[in-house]
Amino acid sequence: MSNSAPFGVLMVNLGTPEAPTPEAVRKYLGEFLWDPRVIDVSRPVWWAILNGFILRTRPRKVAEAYASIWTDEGSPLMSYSRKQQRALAARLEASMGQPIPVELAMTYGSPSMEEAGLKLRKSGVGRILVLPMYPQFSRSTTAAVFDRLADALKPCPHLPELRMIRDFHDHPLYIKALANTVREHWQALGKQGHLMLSYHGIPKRYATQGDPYPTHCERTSELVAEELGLSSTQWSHTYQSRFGREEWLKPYTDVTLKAWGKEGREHVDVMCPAFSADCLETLEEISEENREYFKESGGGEYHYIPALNDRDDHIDLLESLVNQHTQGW
Ligand SMILES: C=CC1=C(C)c2cc3[nH]c(cc4nc(cc5[nH]c(cc1n2)c(C)c5CCC(=O)O)C(CCC(=O)O)=C4C)c(C)c3C=C
Ligand SMILES: [Fe+2]
Ligand SMILES: [Fe+2]
Repeated sequence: MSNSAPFGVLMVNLGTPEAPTPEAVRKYLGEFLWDPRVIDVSRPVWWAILNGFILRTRPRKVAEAYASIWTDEGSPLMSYSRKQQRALAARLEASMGQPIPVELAMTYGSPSMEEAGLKLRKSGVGRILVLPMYPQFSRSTTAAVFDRLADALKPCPHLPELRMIRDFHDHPLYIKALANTVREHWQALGKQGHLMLSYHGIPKRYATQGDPYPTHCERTSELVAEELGLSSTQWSHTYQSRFGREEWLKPYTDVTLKAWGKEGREHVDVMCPAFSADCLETLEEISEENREYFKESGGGEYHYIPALNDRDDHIDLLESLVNQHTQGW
């Protein structure tokens, strides 16, 4: 008889550079942008563009952006992910009456799926619940987790029993945590701005080919607005973080904020529901870069509302997802 836990949890997020330097960013982007789930251009063509152009120019600029958000604890994405991992493990231990291993892996970089998987194997669990930290499904994120995990398992002579959470874009506790965050922001401010819900974009073509991401994002927005009792004029839905020249999901966040600035809008509050942890794309792109676009074009007050990070109500959601998806284990 083994006394190991009934299952382990593999929490996965995207990955982030080891340091805010051009070298570390080059290594990170090289791995991330080579994944065909993220960029599907034919390999020889993409190899030439990536190595001949992108990895020669982008890392310097992006390293500066990382340097502006780097903390004593390192990259915010990594430090928040570690906090989420510890908080979820503590919650599960309290509710299950025994330690449940929760390991963190990153799709790109470190800790790798292999490292996290090895730790779970050492803890003796034969069942693993995979928890990609992406509320909305996309081939470029969730499906990439699946691929990388399958790759990591290729050398294994035997497999653990596996379940994977595909998405939780409409989970009541997710919607509640987002709405609580907005309400707290408005209470602290003593007033309410126009709520912009800005999601990481994807190429429009991916959605046309069947990626449900925009449908999931739209549903999340509608549910948050409903939970907050907002009328259609009090909130907007946009997409940020474009990469490359092809058309991405619209409306674009930056274009929208510039137009709103020109119109002289007085107050906008931006939240990014697709990011379960604050990272470069929220702390630099939204809280710094886009704030300037809005202000410089004539806009008034601008606030960035933080991601769910390690809020208690976010951990409530993660605990509930684990309970729901480990039924019968
Ligand atoms: C074709 C390129 C990209 C797609 C598609 C894409 C989808 C996508 N990404 C996230 C979450 C994150 N992306 C982050 C950074 C980031 N994303 C891309 C490109 C694509 N993302 C790049 C090139 C970068 C790096 C920064 C840059 O060079 O501009 C991050 C932040 C990581 C960090 O270290 O803080 C996250 C998180 C989602 C959710 C998504 C599709 C749904
Ligand atoms: Fe991205
Ligand atoms: Fe960005």
